Parts: sequence; C-alpha cells; structure tokens
Amino acid sequence: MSATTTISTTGTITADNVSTLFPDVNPSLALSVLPTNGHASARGAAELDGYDEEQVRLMDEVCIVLDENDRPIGSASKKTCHLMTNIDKGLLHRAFSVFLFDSKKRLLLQQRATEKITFPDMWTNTCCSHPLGIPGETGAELDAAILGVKRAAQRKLNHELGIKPEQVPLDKFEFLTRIHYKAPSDGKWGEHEIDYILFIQSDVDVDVNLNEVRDTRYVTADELKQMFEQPDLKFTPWFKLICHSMLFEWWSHLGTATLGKYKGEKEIRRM
Ligand SMILES: C=C(C)CCOP(=O)(O)OP(=O)(O)O
Ligand SMILES: [Mg+2]
Repeated sequence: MSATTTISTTGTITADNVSTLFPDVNPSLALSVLPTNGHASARGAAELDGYDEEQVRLMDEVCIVLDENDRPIGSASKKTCHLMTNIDKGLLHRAFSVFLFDSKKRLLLQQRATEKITFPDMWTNTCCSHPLGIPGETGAELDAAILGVKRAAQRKLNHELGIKPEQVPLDKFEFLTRIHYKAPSDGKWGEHEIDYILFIQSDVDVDVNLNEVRDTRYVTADELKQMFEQPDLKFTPWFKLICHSMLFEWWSHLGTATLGKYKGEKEIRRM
C-alpha cells in the first residue's frame, strides 16, 4: 500500500523531548556521516535482513530531524527516520524533490531501482533524497536550509544519475515550496518528511547508477498524464501528491518570469 495519510500537527515533538521519545535520535545535529548517538550501524540490524547491501549501508546516513515547523531538533540515521514504528509516533525529517527539465521543457523521470528499500520500482520525479548532517547541508533558517538542500540535490543528482555538478550549478535551482506529508511504503518502512521542491532547467548527461535507478524517461506534461492512465505503472506517493496539486501549473510557467509568483513560498503545505 502506498497511499498518503493525513498529517496532524500536534506540536508535541520538540528539541527538549525528542531524544526521550526517540532514544535513537541525537538531540544535536551531528556533523558526521557516521551512525548517530553511539548506536549500532544499520548493517547487521535485523530489520534490514535480506535487503541490498549497498542500500543497507546508506541507511547509516544521518538525516535532519525536524519539529513540525521545519526547525532542526536533532539528527538520526536514515534507518531510524524511515521505520514506521517511529513515523507513527511523529518522527519527521527533512527531504528534497528535484524536478529537472531539459531545454524543451520535458521533465526527466526516474524509475526507482528494485534494490531500493522504500518505494522500489516506482516511477517518480528526477531525484529525491535528504540533506544530511554534514557541513553545508544542515541549515536552520529557511535561506540556509534552501542552500543546504540545493547542495544535497547536486550531490544526489550525481550519485543517482551521474549528472556532473557543473551541469546543475547551485544558482540554477529554483526553490518553490515545502510540503509536509506522510506515506507508508510497505508497512515496515515509510516517509514522513518536510520536502523541499526544487526546479532546475538544464540539458544534462545522464549515466545512471543502477543500484538507485532502474530506468529514466523524459516526458512532456501530456505524456506524463498518459503514464498515469497506464495501470501497470506505479508512482511514488509524494510524486502523485505533487502532480495532483501544483506540478502542471508550475510546469506551464517554466522558463518564464511568471514562475516567479510560485517561488520561495514561506508557508509549509500540509498534504
Ligand atoms: C521521498 C523523498 C522526497 C526523499 C526520499 O527519497 P529517496 O527514498 O530516493 O532517498 P535516497 O534513498 O535517495 O536517500
Ligand atoms: Mg533518492
């Protein structure tokens, strides 16, 4: 099942109680890619038995734990942040979603690799991931946070799709808005994120990392709408949310000054 669920913003998780509620959360932003808080690595953890070795290794990445207003209140491993047992108790982290268009205004889609632990084999936007607890990616105020996710986006476009950073310079990314959503993947794993939406228009050379990405495809808006009609294709819940709300409107303004009215939204959209 991959439907999204309604967000409740109860305001109960704060910097003061986060590590009491979640022993695996470090109440400071550890500037490290090593496992947080002295806890064991994801490697060898029973929950990750049977998954792809490289994807298990990446579960040790350090995500930024947030309160519901997108203020960083700690850090925790990617594994901790994506376990539904923690998500069901309100654990929330920061993420980004890149929509990369070529000069013909076609959107680059990816189909996630079968090896992915969450949402395998689903079609989605160009690239998604998380800014990490590493220097340059952990901004607290909105402007610094936006710069942090742009750096993370450049890093992951290279990791997942082999796109060279020079082809996606930081100043070409446009920040549109943030969406707060929650979605189970398969019962054990899921997402609960504040997701920064980034647009970029650039002609790039793609050289996919097959451990991350199974397939790619450039589509026009009409072609994407046709893909949604195909019953055999599955799409990630966040991509469906964005497509069914703002994507086609934003896309219609791509490359024109009128996109400006959608950029830099301060309010977090709860979806
Ligand atoms: C869902 C969003 C927006 C972020 C998670 O993306 P991924 O599941 O692709 O994260 P990585 O494995 O690439 O870090
Ligand atoms: Mg990804």
